[in-house]
Amino acid sequence: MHNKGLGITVLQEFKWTKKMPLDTSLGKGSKQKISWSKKVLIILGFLFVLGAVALITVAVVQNKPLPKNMKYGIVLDAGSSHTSVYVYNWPAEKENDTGVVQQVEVCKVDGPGISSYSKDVEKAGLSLQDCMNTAKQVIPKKEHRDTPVYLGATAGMRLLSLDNNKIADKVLLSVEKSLRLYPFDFQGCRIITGQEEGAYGWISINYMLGNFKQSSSWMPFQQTSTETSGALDLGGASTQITFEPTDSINESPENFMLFRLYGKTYNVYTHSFLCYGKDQALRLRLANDVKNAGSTNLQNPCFNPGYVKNMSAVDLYGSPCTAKYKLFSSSFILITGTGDYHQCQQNLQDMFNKTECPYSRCSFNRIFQPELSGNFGAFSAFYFVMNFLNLTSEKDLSKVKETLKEFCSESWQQVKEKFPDIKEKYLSEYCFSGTYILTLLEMGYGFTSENWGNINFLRKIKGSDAAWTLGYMLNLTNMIPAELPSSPPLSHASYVGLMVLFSFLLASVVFIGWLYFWKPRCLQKGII
Ligand SMILES: Nc1ccn([C@@H]2O[C@H](COP(=O)(O)OP(=O)(O)O)[C@@H](O)[C@H]2O)c(=O)n1
Ligand SMILES: [Ca+2]
Repeated sequence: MHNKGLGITVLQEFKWTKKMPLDTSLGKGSKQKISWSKKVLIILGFLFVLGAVALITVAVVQNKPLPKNMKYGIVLDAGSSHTSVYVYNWPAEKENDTGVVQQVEVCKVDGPGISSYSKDVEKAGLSLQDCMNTAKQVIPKKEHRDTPVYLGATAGMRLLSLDNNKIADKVLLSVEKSLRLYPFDFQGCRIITGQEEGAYGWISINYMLGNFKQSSSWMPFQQTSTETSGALDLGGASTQITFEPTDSINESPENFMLFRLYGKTYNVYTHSFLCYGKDQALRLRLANDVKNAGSTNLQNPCFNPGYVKNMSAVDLYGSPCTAKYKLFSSSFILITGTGDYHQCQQNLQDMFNKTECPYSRCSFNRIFQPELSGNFGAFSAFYFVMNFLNLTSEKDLSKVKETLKEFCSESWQQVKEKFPDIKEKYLSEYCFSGTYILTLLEMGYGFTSENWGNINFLRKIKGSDAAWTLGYMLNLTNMIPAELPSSPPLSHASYVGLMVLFSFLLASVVFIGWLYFWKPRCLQKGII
């Protein structure tokens, strides 16, 4: 035996012993044929492995992630209490996909909101500089010129422009002047409407949650779309409710916005209540209390027992929300807390006029609201207050009320000792703010213990703050296409992967077929 191939040698020996006596015709020529077939087999096997390796290499090289070309955008949220600068980025080649824009930086501007600089407008612009310098550091230099900057001012500026339009314009000019000093692509400063604020908040959270994704994978006609989530935003001067109602009753056209996003039409209800943000609501309540009591000395159930505060009349009556209540010439209002949750809630209920409604259904103050439907994301002050009270994941409304009742009844001294690191201004108002949130959601919008669990108090979604700013930028940069971009049903990686798999299958079928029909001599019965 010259053949050292183990298996074949043994089988040949077996055949030989069976076919005794020795057939001399299986001589030299036959042995050559066997070794020739073996060679072909080895060559074919080698080519097969080579082909497979080549296919895999092509697939891996072709799908190697390319160095990302990132684009950047800046949005300034000029709120009533403070301004935040948001820096977003996204891969340039994917800008029309959903869920690709990410927040890379948020910088909280020192000092109050820009509307508070009405007496010294130049300072409004100056206040933004530290955060704009931070943005300059975060964004690569080569991208500066292509980075759009938008400033949207909300309810604080809406109130200032109601009070004094000229001063509001001066404040906007001051911030514009300041933003133009930076190497970015300045796109404008403006006061956004309450309707825009609600709608952009809704777009932001649904974009971040991936709810606009039309999930299509194998078959393009099998597209299913996810339900959208409503948006609840509580600011200092206004509050917004926005959701996609199930019924299409559209009694109040000014409360509806029609969007066509990624190939689907959304008819969204939205309303912004000016003066119902938590800071203005407190002023509204106190101004009413002073009027009803006929005194500037107030016993207030919405502050912890033992809390005493002197509030200036300028502060109380200085906004268009309360200006009409100014009756007294006194320059201070004295507030003494009594810490009674039930009384506080009763007191706050008066702020929601439910008696008149010119439509089939209303939230409050004669404003149309369709039946609540689906889940809601509640952010901004809704989150801050509920998070402080440890109530963001409490799905039982009665437990929420119990916690609040307990917190309100704690003495101011106790509360201060328990939370020494929290600013007194915030801490003293948590009893009021928590009770206000509950009353607004229950009495105002009509949430009940049944659908309380549908509210998700959230601050961030996938690393980005829940705020109207992202939706504003997506809209102004035309990053949300009206129609779903036509794309092949498979991603490139899946396509190459499947091609490799099927090539293997085909090659295996051919190989097995070859083995079966043109059995190489070495594998023929009697040899193998
Ligand atoms: N850590 C924080 C930050 C803000 N806030 C409150 O959140 C609200 C934010 O309102 P905003 O400045 O966006 O005002 P709008 O212009 O949106 O009405 C204010 O009432 C702040 O006092 C809070 O309670 N805790
Ligand atoms: Ca806000």
